[in-house]
Amino acid sequence: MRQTSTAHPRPEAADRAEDRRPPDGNPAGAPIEFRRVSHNFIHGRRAVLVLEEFDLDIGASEFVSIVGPSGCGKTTALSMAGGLERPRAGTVALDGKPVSGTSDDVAFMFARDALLPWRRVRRNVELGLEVHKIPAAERKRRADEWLRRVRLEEFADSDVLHLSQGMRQRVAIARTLVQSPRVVLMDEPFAALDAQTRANQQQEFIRLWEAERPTVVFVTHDLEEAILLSDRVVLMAARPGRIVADIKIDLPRPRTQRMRTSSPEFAEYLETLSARLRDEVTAAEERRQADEEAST
Ligand SMILES: Nc1ncnc2c1ncn2[C@@H]1O[C@H](COP(=O)(O)OP(=O)(O)OP(=O)(O)O)[C@@H](O)[C@H]1O
Repeated sequence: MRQTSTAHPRPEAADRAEDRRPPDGNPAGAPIEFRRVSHNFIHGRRAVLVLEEFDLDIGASEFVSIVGPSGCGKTTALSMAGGLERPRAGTVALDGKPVSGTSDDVAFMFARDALLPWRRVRRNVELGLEVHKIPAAERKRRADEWLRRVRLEEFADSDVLHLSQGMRQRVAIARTLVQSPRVVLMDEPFAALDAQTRANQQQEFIRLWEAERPTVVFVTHDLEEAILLSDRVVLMAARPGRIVADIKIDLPRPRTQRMRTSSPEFAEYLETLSARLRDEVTAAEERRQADEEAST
């Protein structure tokens, strides 16, 4: 496997975990390891290799974004970390133990907020706690605390259909983090939002993550979003999916939207990643055309 790093050496996972212990006794994030993971899907009579020799170490409480051309296997890798998909070869481990199914330690967040329209705001936030059989009074207490943190306490008894898209996404963030997950797996969580709402949600999420510090794996097509949020951005190549660049983002925290325009380092990261991604998208398109020609 080809794995390129920047000039900044990547600290060992243990060092990163040391730096990032949560401030108020919350459960620390769990490390995730992908070891020589290969995976294919059957398309008609053909097995299509999606991941090959995919290796990735994510430290406890680290925030890692995965970017890459469409169809390179980002969601597949994320699903494996969450126990929704099993690799055909290799292992995925969470906190040193092989992932064999979904876990209470892991929460997901997707582009669609998936709020339940027949439940009020608070009852949506309580959903995961109900699944884990947390008693009603405790559920309400925790849901109200998280609604306060996402600044929606006044809307606890509102109908979710009356909320703006940004408010709905904040409810989804509260519903995810109220479970105190050790790992949050996010698949383009802000992709459905307009630019301003998206910027607000990114800011909101950075603020909450910096206080809570679960391990986050974040799939996105938006390089600026990846740089702004992450400790590291890994770039995948397509067909078969593998990591071709692993870039440590050395911007100070707390991060702010202003860094997009005011930080020369931000601009440098963006230029490096954009150029690499452009190359990978072109290569993926060329491979797709070659495959098409070969099959006709
Ligand atoms: N359940 C499935 N059955 C068959 N093929 C699948 C399945 N899930 C994904 N694939 C295929 O595997 C490849 C990788 O898909 P995946 O969704 O992981 O890529 P991605 O990088 O997340 O894509 P995008 O950026 O477009 O969301 C694609 O070619 C997709 O069509």
